[in-house]
Amino acid sequence: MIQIKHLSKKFGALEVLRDVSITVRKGEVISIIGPSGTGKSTFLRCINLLDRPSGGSIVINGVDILDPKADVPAIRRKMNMVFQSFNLYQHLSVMDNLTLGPVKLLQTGRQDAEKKALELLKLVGLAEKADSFPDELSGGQKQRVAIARCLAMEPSIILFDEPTSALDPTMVSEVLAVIRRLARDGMTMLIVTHEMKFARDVSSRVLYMDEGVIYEEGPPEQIFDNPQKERTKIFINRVRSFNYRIASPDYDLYAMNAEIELFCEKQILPLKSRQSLQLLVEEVLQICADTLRSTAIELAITHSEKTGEIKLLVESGGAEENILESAALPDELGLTIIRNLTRSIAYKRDGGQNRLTLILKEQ
Ligand SMILES: Nc1ncnc2c1ncn2[C@@H]1O[C@H](COP(=O)(O)OP(=O)(O)OP(=O)(O)O)[C@@H](O)[C@H]1O
Repeated sequence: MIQIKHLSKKFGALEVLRDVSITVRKGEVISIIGPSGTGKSTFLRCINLLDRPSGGSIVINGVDILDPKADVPAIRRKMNMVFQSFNLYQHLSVMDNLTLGPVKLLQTGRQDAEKKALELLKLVGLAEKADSFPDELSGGQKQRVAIARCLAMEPSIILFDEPTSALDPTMVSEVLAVIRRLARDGMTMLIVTHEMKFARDVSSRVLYMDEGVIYEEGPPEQIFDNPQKERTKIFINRVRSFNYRIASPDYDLYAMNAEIELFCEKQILPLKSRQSLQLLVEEVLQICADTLRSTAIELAITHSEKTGEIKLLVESGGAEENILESAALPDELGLTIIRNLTRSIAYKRDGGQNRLTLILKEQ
């Protein structure tokens, strides 16, 4: 369906895409993941010519779209894009946002366009909002309207550029649910996303982009559970774990909790697990207050998607000491809470570090 060969893109001296080659088949759902600034969005924008590639070729259904004679507006219609920032027309109602393209560009009759628009609004769960204006909708609703508007143009492929990045975390799942539904219906999609769990569930193939190339690609099981190449391994480990360094007893508890919260949201952990995890971290740090006067503490939280296990690793330097068995514990209550929250607690002295591993009880 799409054959991309040796695609490159420069912005002045900045070489964002170096040599990207890939074939996309009909019905494939491809997630594009990777560190920030590695050219994922630029890649999508080059495919639908919002950015003009500097080199290489893009052939869609046999048509070379970089040929100066190519009908760019027609190509774009077949490859509609959903943006992070929705890009709805603020002065038009939801219905008019959906019918504008089909009436003006596809020459669909207004009645037919409205009938189709209503069907699509039903599909994304927003039929009752047909007469509303974008600023009367939540972020999640706006993005679902944007998806319906994209579908109204009857694209053969949809390009999603971080469709949930601008959303309040509570609204992410309603948008992802709509994209999942499209995947089930066989829509061909390329999705740039930071939602790893979603990428894993919905994709038939995952591209890991780094430094302007497709560094590794494969089925989601390979990329997420068994990445083959070094940079992919580092990236996957980093998104899977939360790391936080605390250097003084006066650390910013609120900032730390906000980061833990963000990690939990990305991992889609249930509320109960989040609360238990935060309580566990707080209680452990309370007990560590003395240790923090003389040495820094590194926290690492990991969540295994396979087993659901949530692990907290507390690492500190200084003399050999299992802080949970220290004679100078501030109070027994904290320790009791920690024991109640965990399934196992293990201490190990390793490479001059004190390592305490706590595994949260299943909630
Ligand atoms: N129009 C532009 N002019 C100049 N530089 C640009 C332009 N668009 C993107 N870039 C640069 O190209 C690089 C890649 O940007 P891009 O948005 O494609 O990355 P990304 O992988 O999608 O990142 P993120 O995940 O943070 O969105 C960045 O360094 C960015 O600043």
